[in-house]
Amino acid sequence: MLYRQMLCSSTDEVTPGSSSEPGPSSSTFTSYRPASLKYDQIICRQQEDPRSSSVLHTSYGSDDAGNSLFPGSTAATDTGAQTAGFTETPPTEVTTSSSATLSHSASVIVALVEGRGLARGEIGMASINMKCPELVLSQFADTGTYAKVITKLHNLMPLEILMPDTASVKGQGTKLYNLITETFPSVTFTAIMRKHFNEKKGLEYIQQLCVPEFNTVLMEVQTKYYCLASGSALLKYFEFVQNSVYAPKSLKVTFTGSGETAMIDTVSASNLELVVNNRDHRSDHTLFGVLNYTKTAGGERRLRSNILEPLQDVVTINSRLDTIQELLQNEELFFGLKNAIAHFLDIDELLSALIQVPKQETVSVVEAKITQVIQLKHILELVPVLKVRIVLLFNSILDQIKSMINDDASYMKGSLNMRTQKCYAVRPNINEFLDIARRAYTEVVDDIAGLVDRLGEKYNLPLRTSFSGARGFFIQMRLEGGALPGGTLPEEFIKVTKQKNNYSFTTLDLMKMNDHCEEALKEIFQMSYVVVSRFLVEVYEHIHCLYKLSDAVSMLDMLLSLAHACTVSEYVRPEFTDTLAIKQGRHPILERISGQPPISNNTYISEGSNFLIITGPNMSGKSTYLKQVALCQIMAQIGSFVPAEYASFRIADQIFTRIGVDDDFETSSSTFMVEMKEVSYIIHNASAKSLIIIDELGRGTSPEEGVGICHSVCEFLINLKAFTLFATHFLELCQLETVYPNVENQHMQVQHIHKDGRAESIVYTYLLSQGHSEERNYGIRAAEMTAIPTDIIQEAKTVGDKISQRLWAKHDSDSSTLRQRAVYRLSTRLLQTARNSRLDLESLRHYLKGLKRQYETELQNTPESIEE
Ligand SMILES: Nc1ncnc2c1ncn2[C@@H]1O[C@H](COP(=O)(O)OP(=O)(O)OP(=O)(O)O)[C@@H](O)[C@H]1O
Repeated sequence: MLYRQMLCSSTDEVTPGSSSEPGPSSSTFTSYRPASLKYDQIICRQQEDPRSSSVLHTSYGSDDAGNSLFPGSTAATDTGAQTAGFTETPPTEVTTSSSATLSHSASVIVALVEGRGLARGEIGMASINMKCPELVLSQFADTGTYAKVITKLHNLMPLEILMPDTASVKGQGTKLYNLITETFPSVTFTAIMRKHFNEKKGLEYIQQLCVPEFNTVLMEVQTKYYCLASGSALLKYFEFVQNSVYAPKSLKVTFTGSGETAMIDTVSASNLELVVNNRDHRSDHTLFGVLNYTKTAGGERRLRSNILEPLQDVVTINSRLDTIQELLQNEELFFGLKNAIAHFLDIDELLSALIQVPKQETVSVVEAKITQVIQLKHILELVPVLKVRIVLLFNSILDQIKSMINDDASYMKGSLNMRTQKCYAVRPNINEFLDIARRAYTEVVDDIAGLVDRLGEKYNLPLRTSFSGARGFFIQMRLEGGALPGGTLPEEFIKVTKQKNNYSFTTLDLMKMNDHCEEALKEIFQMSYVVVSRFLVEVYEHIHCLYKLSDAVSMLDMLLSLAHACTVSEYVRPEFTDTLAIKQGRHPILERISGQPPISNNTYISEGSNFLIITGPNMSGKSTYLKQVALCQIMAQIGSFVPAEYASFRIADQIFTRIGVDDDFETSSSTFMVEMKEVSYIIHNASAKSLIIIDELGRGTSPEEGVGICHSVCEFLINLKAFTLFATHFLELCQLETVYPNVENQHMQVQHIHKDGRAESIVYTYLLSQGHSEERNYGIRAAEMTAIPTDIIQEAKTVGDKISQRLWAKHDSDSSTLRQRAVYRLSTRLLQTARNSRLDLESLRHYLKGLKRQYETELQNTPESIEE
């Protein structure tokens, strides 16, 4: 477990425009900091170190005299800071250590807080993706297993998780803290002082940072204390690690309540291989891999998060489907947009950088800001190609950019190209000193070219000027013959490197000229930055347009990707009704793996027939079929077409899967314990609107107990009215069909090839048929095909038959089971009667008495009777 021992402390409080702020002195562009929010202490303690109670400081948190700014502690302890791996450096250095673990995908910081006392289980969560400027808040009630929190964290793939220090004291951490650190061992965990989880400050932050167009979020969150508290801690910490603050009114803030998306727990997402293939993590044999033809990072992120959290809102899903349909019907539009979208840079990442106001103006910060404005121009120039409706909104920003930035300044690959673009980005005649500095730079570059020409002539060598980000200008020479004329290079050529026939070197004069270039460039960038900064203040006023653009591009990219998937395979537009009906559905990932359509199957699940029991021998295709139904449901709920000839779905609020797993060594749970935990999770969380997939429950214990457990779980789910597909090898369960009208048996057909009266091989058809499998003893049949002696096989058959008969006889005479069934039948009939009849009260009472008599007769073996 990696704990970061870190301490960030206060700098002087700075209000906008204050000169003590280490920001651009040119006033209009000053760091923003809400007046009431002191940038004070955030303490992270090293949990594993008992000395952690003595708070450790870097000098960044100290005043000039070296005294700590932390209450109750003395000066910074160098030894402590060094022990923790921190030297006396400003927070930028801390960021670097954090970003060392920053992979392409992990760039989210999450803050979490849980209610205390009676509010335990109430979770507040706030997250920011460092590549996407959106503060996402959520608050929800979770169960004792914290499945929702864990699922949300899995979906976010956090780089770092922040929790209050009071919840994360080593050895006495809360259940949630222990669970999180166990579940995400490779994610950096940081404890933050509880007082920074402050809902009042959170609200102030949001009021001051939120883009006015997204202000409705304030109404949603103002009484949600826990999400506000985590928002407050997160923003404070984020400013600290980034060494920059968000510009006022520049941040998109959203609240995601429960109910907007369908919940898919982590185990189910893994079982279904939604975004990660279980055998090979790099493989694209996942649902994401099947659907991902996105061209932008934003589109890819959007597709991934949609797959993990599909929508529940039919109107939105249908409007996505309409767009896909239009794209499929209009080939020119499809290819035109696909081509246009490919040129977009990552708008989210750009926006994220744009709205952060650095607290220090280092050369790299200044350079980065100029690059960002050039990138913004590049993106905005592409907007008209997309024909997006919001195009007008961008004209004013683009006009402003164009009045400041040269028309031909554009985003280019190559360090020299981009350096030149940045150098000449700002139009001439805006700042005369800038123009002079640029002339000086141009002269030095010309002098460099002249120097290299002169050296070439002097030594009669084919020299040319080259540039690299690391070396600056240097000289290159390619000798075709390989041998140097005269055997060696002239002495004035220094820092020589050779690769095959290519020589690279420099001279003292050239190095001096490089230094002049750098000096001139620094000046140019500083002056350009002042102009760019003034412009950025204007951009913040229209920032909502950029959010809309980012939203539009990533959404369009995702829909183009989904449309693309339909051109690769035969997909159909799904409908949304109260029935799950799929005609000739196929497994989308299996189709991708095998490169040809797998055997297709029909599915029909409705309220009156909501529980399918699927039987069939091993390898007959049960699991594949179950997963196929869940995957099609998810595809439909993200607004994708599905692999079928016809498809109709009932919107699912949650999708659960329990599919046979092996022992979990990590948590030292046995197969049985793992499956019981998973089933218990389903039982506690599923609703009548859920889709549940259960495969081979009860295999981790004795057959007798296995059947018993399966039976009671089935009866619970049958009563729940969720749509359930239940695959099993326990044929005894098929009897449920005779008891419950809403249960249906189906099985995977197989054919047997016999030779000399002995079963020789089995042919899997992968076709689903009505009724239960007749394939009894197929384990024994499989054994028959091996070299196991016949008398052992015969004995196995006899014992198997006896056990099976005894099991069912016992189950059939069990009084509580009989009573349960009778109650179910009674309640179903009552429900139907209530729905259909127009009986008056007296007649209804009469009818009920009749029913009671009928069931009392039926239940003569049971001790209790049903009350009226
Ligand atoms: N519809 C299909 N079309 C083509 N091949 C299929 C189909 N369904 C399954 N298969 C193939 O059969 C193999 C076994 O399928 P699956 O694992 O679903 O069987 P199963 O009945 O669940 O087996 P077990 O009971 O042993 O778990 C799959 O790996 C796949 O290659």
